[in-house]
Amino acid sequence: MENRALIEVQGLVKRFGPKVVLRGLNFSVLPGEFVALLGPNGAGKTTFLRILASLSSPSMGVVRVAGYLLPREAAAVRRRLGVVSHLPLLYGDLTAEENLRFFGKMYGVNPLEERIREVLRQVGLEKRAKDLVRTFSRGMQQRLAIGRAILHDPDVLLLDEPHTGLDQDACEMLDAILREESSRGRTIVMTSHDLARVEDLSSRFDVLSRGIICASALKQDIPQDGLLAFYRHALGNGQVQRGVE
Ligand SMILES: Nc1ncnc2c1ncn2[C@@H]1O[C@H](COP(=O)(O)OP(=O)(O)OP(=O)(O)O)[C@@H](O)[C@H]1O
Repeated sequence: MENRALIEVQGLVKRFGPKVVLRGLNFSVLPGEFVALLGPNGAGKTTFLRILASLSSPSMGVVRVAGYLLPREAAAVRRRLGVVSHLPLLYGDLTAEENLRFFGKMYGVNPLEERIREVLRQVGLEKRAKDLVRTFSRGMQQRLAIGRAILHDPDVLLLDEPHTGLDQDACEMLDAILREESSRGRTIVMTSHDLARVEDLSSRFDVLSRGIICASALKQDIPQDGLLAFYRHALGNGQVQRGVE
């Protein structure tokens, strides 16, 4: 039971009208893995993550998160997931702690005030707890978005290009939080365009191309600084995503 996959996807197809974006994709994540989901622009990474997050429905295939079937058991899945996109999606006119309180009540977090303090400390915002979120820098907002995503202690954290639009310092702070979450055993799936960054952070690298996961490797199976070569080989046609190289 313990080593059962937290995410299991078989034969996932996603169509938008006549356009087929995912073509029978298979994917499985074990508890504690930190998977970097790579792929060229438009490959379908966001589409795939949205399906895992129960924000979009599969056209075909089996998708299970934490043992629950999507889309049928979406409410149960949402309780076991934390989701962060490149947009923080916070309330600017609420303070940091008010934002967390709002989401914590929605998820029935208990004891809530203690957990809010703990999370604010973890994301380095305890001194800004009572400040309005609209006064925060982009990096601080993104850290609070991660705080919101982990508030209810989810089994799985899904992140869609969380570093987008952040400066170097903000990226490094975000990485420190992700590293800590991962070392605590949180299962993480993150899309990224930044190979150098995920090479350091992740324990596994999956490449989505032509509608399927066309390559997957554990960190220990990739030589040091070898991720770009693995990625290019996975794409197999010299196609390399924007921002890489
Ligand atoms: N709601 C939609 N309706 C129609 N087409 C869509 C919709 N959402 C996504 N697509 C198409 O699906 C394809 C995959 O898009 P998606 O955003 O998932 O790719 P991505 O790998 O996340 O790209 P990027 O790396 O640029 O963010 C694109 O061709 C996109 O135009």
